[in-house]
Amino acid sequence: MRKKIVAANWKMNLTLDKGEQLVNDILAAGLKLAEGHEVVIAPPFPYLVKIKQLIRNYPGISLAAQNCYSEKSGAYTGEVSAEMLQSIGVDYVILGHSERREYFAESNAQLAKKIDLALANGIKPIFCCGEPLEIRQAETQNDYVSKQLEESLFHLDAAALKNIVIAYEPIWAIGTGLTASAQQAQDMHAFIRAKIAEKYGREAALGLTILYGGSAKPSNAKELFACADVDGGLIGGASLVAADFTAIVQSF
Ligand SMILES: O=C[C@H](O)COP(=O)(O)O
Repeated sequence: MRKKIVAANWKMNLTLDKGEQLVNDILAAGLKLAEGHEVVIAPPFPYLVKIKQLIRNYPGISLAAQNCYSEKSGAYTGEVSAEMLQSIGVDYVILGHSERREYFAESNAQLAKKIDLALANGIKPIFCCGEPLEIRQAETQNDYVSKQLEESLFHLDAAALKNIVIAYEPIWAIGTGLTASAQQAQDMHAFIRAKIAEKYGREAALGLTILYGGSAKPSNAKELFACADVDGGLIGGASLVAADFTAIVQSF
């Protein structure tokens, strides 16, 4: 049975006190997580240590960073390494988010290096893929996502792949209020799983957690999560409001 995850990506939002309040409100809601279900919180770097302390007694809640650098260590002012994240107990790292690809020109090849460093430090990558609007309109989204998977993940062996989570995030649905329909999400998730099966075999594909991200909210989460190949969500805007995020978690 593969793991189901709802992850909160705060992006560059909230101050430390507001972030702490948000986490305390989520914890106070007394989330009831079924076996194999996990909540992941991805605050900005400066809050990781503090948020780790807040969630330490909640076994189903894990911590993610929103990025790490593609080199091991050295003179890279302002960057944060996978080893640093490992040293403070980070469990997951979001890699390849479309905002990083767009604003920081992250390439599939650079992401492959980040993935290797995260895995080498015992941190599970949440690897984001997804197409822009013009690709969706041209109906070439499967080719686009295939290339992202091939160039950033397919150098891994089957054992390493077990520690990867994939998040499908159609760029046209991120922060726009436009959600992919449940059918669009299911079609792409099934395509990704088939692509993984082709390369790594059916068992590996069936064990892979694939999240949906893009304007997921309490009103559409249930329908999205009910899709056979959708194993949870990577939530942006709605993760900043405790009531919305907990409602999404309860839609599992
Ligand atoms: O990482 C989260 C995604 O970018 C989705 O963001 P959103 O829920 O604000 O559309």
